[in-house]
Amino acid sequence: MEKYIQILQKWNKIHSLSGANSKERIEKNIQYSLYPLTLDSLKIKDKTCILDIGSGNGFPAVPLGISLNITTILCEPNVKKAAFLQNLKAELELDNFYIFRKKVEELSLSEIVAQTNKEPDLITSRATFEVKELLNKCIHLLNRDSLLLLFKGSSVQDELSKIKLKYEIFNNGLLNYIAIKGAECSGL
Ligand SMILES: C[S@@+](CC[C@H](N)C(=O)[O-])C[C@H]1O[C@@H](n2cnc3c(N)ncnc32)[C@H](O)[C@@H]1O
Repeated sequence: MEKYIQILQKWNKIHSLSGANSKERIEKNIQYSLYPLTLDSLKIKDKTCILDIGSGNGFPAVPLGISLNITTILCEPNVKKAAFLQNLKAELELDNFYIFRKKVEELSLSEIVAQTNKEPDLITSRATFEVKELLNKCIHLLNRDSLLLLFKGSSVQDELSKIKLKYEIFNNGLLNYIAIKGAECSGL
């Protein structure tokens, strides 16, 4: 993880990748990314393949993928950010990481399986779309056994009132983690 912090700081300096540039802020983002591992009911440690939507500078999937050491798919359409993620994969020799430089709505399950031999059973996303919009964009990538885990700020209630699905919400200070089972989404 130390090497990830160094590479992120280097790229932030040269390419202004994200606002989180100080070591303290990056470490906080790593903590927030790994917090769901403490939520036993989600059984994150049993997952075998993460798909992260809008990975940007790597949160939350890079810390999660490194910690869990499972197949980790990063979906990021921005050229500069995807290049950063490719560079990270090469420098840290993250052979279990796959980067798809495209929008999630253009990513298909068949191309994921063709490249990774896996179907994602954990789909994460942080600081991307409103819950309803995200669900619409990634519904084709969910299956009955997958879990959608969204990393949200404090004002998520408004977004949640727009969806008619069962969800669980886990609070951690100013952050909220929203868990939606794939089986709940079949009627969408
Ligand atoms: C605010 S950044 C969040 C980055 C990272 N998840 C984080 O929390 O630091 C949002 C990211 O979503 C990406 N993005 C925008 N539209 C997208 C789409 N249709 N599919 C996948 N990613 C998208 C952007 O390129 C950007 O990197």
